[in-house]
Amino acid sequence: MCNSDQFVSSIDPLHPANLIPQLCENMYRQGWVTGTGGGISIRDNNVAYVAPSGVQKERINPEDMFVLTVNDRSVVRAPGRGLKESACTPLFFNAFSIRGALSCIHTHSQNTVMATLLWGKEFRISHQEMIKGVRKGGMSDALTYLDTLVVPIIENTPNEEDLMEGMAEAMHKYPNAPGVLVRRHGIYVWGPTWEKAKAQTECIDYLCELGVKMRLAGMRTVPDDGEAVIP
Ligand SMILES: CSCCC(=O)C(=O)COP(=O)(O)O
Ligand SMILES: [Zn+2]
Repeated sequence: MCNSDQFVSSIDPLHPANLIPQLCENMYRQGWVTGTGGGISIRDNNVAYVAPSGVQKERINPEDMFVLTVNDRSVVRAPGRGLKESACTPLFFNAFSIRGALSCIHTHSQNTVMATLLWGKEFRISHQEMIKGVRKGGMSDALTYLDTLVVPIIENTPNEEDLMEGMAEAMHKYPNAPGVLVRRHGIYVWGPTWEKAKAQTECIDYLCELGVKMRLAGMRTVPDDGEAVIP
């Protein structure tokens, strides 16, 4: 075993190299990472784990993982075989550097894509219990039932990595947003742990699905000023 393979050889099921394949398989079953796109990155101190680009994310193994330094994204461990690290890597690193997140998830869920087709610059929803599963900025206090969830929507680019700047800009403009939607593409959501990133992605996906259904039924997801909320 070469030295750098120690990064991906652990019997601990919670080690990032073991967790990422398992979480990607779960996300595939949800329709979030089909057709090879999307995935999750987990940071472990000064390194981060990411999957290869363009591979079937439901079939990856610990030895397929890339390990990169957090400060300059240099590769300290690669699987070889001509693979490249996920094109989502610079976007995952936005979450690490701008928010101090330890995990970031990218999905191509149709619920999020539909939300970007029905809303303009931001997706907004209030008066829903699942809002309580989301944290301010994805990282600190949980939102309350009385808060409005606001997720910015940025325009897609032909190459995934070129989303980096737009995503960073949106994160600075919306410091309370727990994620960034990408029009006709999907969403990035992060958290202080992989568990919280996963749970928040599930809550936001649920809220996007519900919001889309409400809008298609002619209902508002946020009441106008002065309008009573249906109890
Ligand atoms: C059909 S996937 C298109 C590229 C994309 O959106 C993406 O998320 C790429 O992720 P990868 O990890 O395969 O580089
Ligand atoms: Zn993508």
